Order: sequence, then structure tokens, then C-alpha cells
Amino acid sequence: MSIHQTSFVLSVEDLTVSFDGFKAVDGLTFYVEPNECRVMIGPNGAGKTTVLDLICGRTRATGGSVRFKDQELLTMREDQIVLAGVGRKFQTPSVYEDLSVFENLELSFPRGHGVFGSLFFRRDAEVKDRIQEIAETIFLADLLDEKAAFLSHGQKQWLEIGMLLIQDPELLMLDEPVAGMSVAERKKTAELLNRIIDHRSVIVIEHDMGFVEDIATRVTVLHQGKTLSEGKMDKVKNDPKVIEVYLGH
Ligand SMILES: Nc1ncnc2c1ncn2[C@@H]1O[C@H](COP(=O)(O)OP(=O)(O)OP(=O)(O)O)[C@@H](O)[C@H]1O
Repeated sequence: MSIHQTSFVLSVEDLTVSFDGFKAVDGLTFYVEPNECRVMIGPNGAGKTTVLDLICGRTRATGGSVRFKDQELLTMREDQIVLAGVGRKFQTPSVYEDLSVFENLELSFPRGHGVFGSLFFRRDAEVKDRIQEIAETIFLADLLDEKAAFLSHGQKQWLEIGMLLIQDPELLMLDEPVAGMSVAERKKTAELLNRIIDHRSVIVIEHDMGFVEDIATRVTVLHQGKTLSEGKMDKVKNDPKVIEVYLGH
């Protein structure tokens, strides 16, 4: 498939950032398709988190371009990028511990949509329906009234994913979503991600190779801020360059 025939959700071209002369991301190019789960792997310090920071506007690029559909993200603020439809989850869950699962999801429902005043009731119903739907997706439908503080670490991670999903992003970026999760929770998270990409694209940074195999549409291996290898997991894991970087022979 040629680049020009596809409408990518995200086009990252020649993306570069230098910190005091050190290029943490160095001329990186990759394209994410609709309904794709792209997994970024690579050794510590390869630049994975920095790539997500650049896409979501947290770090300013030194050069290159990041287009989300037809919008250039590199000139936009972080909040504008969220509104455009790019959600980002960081490594540590940041849910409101004193609030219930329902309230956490309710707080994340996008404001400023729809008509207020006489239509408040309709909006209320809309919010409740959406929360119910999201809670089912993230395996928390039976725990809507539970305080977030009482959830397991894995359930808190799912809740945070739910708080992003309720904003209906077209691109969701997750940094090591299964770190600290049990085997059973990892399996359910893989199921969750496979469900999520029915309606959107996802970029995941991950170290757990078993999990990567379960979720990846394609894998990008980063090394020293550049693409070392890219493609289906089968191809990437047998690439001699990747084996050398990971195993050092
Ligand atoms: N704000 C910054 N200022 C200076 N150097 C930075 C900054 N952010 C990242 N770096 C450097 O850029 C390099 C890439 O870091 P990054 O966190 O993106 O790697 P990573 O692939 O996510 O690693 P890990 O798997 O350990 O999380 C590292 O050498 C890091 O020290």
C-alpha cells in the first residue's frame, strides 16, 4: 500500500528533538493507520516516552512534522491536541482516589458539548449511558459506586483508560499500561486494547513481549532515537538488528 493511497491517522515525519545537543529523537518517521495498535519497543533511553511527549505537545520538537489527520500538531498546545482527539495516559495512574468509579468517569466527560438549560436532563441521561458503556468496556460495570482508592492497581489503570475513552479520542497513547499488573489483568488489558481499536488507533509503549504479541498490529523498534526495525511482530523479532540490540550479539 503506497503512502499516498492511505489516509493515516498520524503521520510522523523526520521528527527530531535535541536536549543540549543530544538528539533523543533523531529524524523519526512512522505512520499510524486507522484501527491500528502500534507498539513501540526499544531499550531504556531509546526515546519512546519522548516520542509520545512530542506528539501530545508536552515537549517541543526541534524539527519535523506530526500530522494528526490534516492538522499539524507541532504548533498546537497540549490542550488543543487533546481537543483535536489525541488522548495520552502516563505510566502512573492518576485517578481521583476519593471519588467513585462513576464520578471519575463523569468528571472526564467532555464539557461544552450539546445544549444546556432545558436539555440538562437529556444530557444527564446521555452521560449516564456513556459511563455505563465505558464501565462495561473497562471491566468495572459492577464497581461503579466503589471508591477508586479500593480498586486494584490494574483496575485503576483500566479506570484511567476509561477516563480517556469517555472523551472519545481517535488516537490513544499509552505508556506501559500493564506495568505492575497480574497475569490475569494483562490478559484482560490485551482484550481491552483489541476492543478499543475497533473504533480508534492506539500507540503503546511496552516492554512485556508476550503482551506485545497479543496486541500489536505493527511494532516500531526504537534505538537511539531512530527506527531500528518496523513491521509485524514476527518480522521484527527475527530481525538480526533487533536481536543484536536486545541480546548484544
Ligand atoms: N527533558 C529532557 N532533557 C534532557 N534529556 C532528556 C529529556 N527527556 C528525555 N531525555 C533523554 O532522552 C533519552 C530518551 O529518553 P526516553 O525517556 O524517551 O527513553 P525511553 O525509550 O522512554 O526509555 P525507558 O524505556 O527507560 O522509559 C534519554 O537519554 C533521556 O535521558
